[in-house]
Amino acid sequence: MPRKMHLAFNLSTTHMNGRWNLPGAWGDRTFPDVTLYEDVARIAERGCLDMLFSGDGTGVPDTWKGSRDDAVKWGVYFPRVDMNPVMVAMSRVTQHIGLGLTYSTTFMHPYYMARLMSSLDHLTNGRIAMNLVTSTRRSDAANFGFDQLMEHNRRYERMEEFVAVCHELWDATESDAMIWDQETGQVADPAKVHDVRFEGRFFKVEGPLNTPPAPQGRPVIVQAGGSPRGVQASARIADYVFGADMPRALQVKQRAALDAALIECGRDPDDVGVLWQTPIAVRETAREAQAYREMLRTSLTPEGVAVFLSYSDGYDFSTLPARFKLGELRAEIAATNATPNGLVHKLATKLGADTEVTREEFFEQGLLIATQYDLTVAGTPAQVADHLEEAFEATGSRGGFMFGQAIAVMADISAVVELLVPELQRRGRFRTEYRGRTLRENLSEK
Ligand SMILES: Cc1cc2nc3c(=O)[nH]c(=O)nc-3n(C[C@H](O)[C@H](O)[C@H](O)COP(=O)(O)O)c2cc1C
Repeated sequence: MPRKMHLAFNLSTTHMNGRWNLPGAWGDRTFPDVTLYEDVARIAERGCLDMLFSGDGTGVPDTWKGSRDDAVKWGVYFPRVDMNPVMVAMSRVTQHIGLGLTYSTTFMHPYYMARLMSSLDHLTNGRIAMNLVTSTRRSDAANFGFDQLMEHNRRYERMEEFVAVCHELWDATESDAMIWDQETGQVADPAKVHDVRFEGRFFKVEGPLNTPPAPQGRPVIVQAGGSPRGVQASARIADYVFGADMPRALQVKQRAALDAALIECGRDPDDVGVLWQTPIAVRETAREAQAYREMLRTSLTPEGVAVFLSYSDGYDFSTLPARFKLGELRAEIAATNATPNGLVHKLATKLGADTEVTREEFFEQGLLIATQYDLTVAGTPAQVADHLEEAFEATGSRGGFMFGQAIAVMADISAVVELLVPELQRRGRFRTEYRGRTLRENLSEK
């Protein structure tokens, strides 16, 4: 029997970055109409997908020209809502599918987050995952009172301590502590609710949590760091990992680095799957799929592309000289503490660090990266399934894929469930029913 894949669907930018008004996207509805999310959840569960996921960031992009106007005008990473109530709404119309939320360990407090996740785990009957991010953007930091981004590695140290606090809080109440005895009126057993007195470098927290023990015990923790320090943090704290959409050779390299880091932590690499972000355009014919993918080329205005690129890398690209070397620009960006793995890094990897480009060439290439045109896998169900099987095997057959960013959300979720999932099921690569009770159980099914 071939190893089965796990599949997630990314809802982060369905209404932003030029995608909301493509045919098959939001139609007559506008963000944040909860009925669209409910419809997506029902369809996704019909396809037995593991998880619906949403990323997050709180800042309005203002790196391009030092202004937020083009971001607001063209809807680039704007507007957003906190997706936690939306996840609850999706959980009310489904029974099995997992729901992944994103929060920043650089800005949030672990007591609040541990309590929120425990509460959501109850409301969803054990289906919640939290994607922890360190936040790479200045405007997010400014929302929380920071003049500049905390240093990159220090953010990951804080993340690791943040998770240690959450673990202590989640574990402090034993799973059978609640009694709810109708006769005596006793609610819980005090002997099973333990002290927490955490004192670390970043946090001082006295517990315990006042929530009842959550169905999953500890909600599933996901992490998506792509730098060497980010991968190390994944090995230390993540149950599951999100991997970036990047050329396969880089994914193979990241999987090897993660495996080595997991072994160093005394963990079994087989226990930690990676869901590789994979943008797809799947249609019944290859010609239709290609035409669908072509929509990406004109989905964002030039200003929208510039906002996207500047925000993502934390660098105002309106200040670029007429010609420059990609490697030099990459070094300048890394020095700002955003991430050493941003879009210019991707471009330098693709075209060579010593390559000199003009401003115009930079924005042309940037469009292909910003819209994900470059890495979007377009084809028939069989062609896309071939691609996924090859990628799955090359990266060690543990985990699977997260489809996204969606091009047009309703059209994409339907295509995944109606065209791609049946093809993967025929090949014995994907489940035909949910077996586990919780998201953690469904994700760990080998
Ligand atoms: C699939 C995926 C989803 C991500 N979602 C978010 C997100 O919602 N918010 C965010 O600030 N960063 C997000 N990131 C960025 C990562 O958390 C991380 O910062 C990035 O990969 C750079 O790696 P580094 O932090 O190790 O330098 C995501 C990355 C990937 C691959």
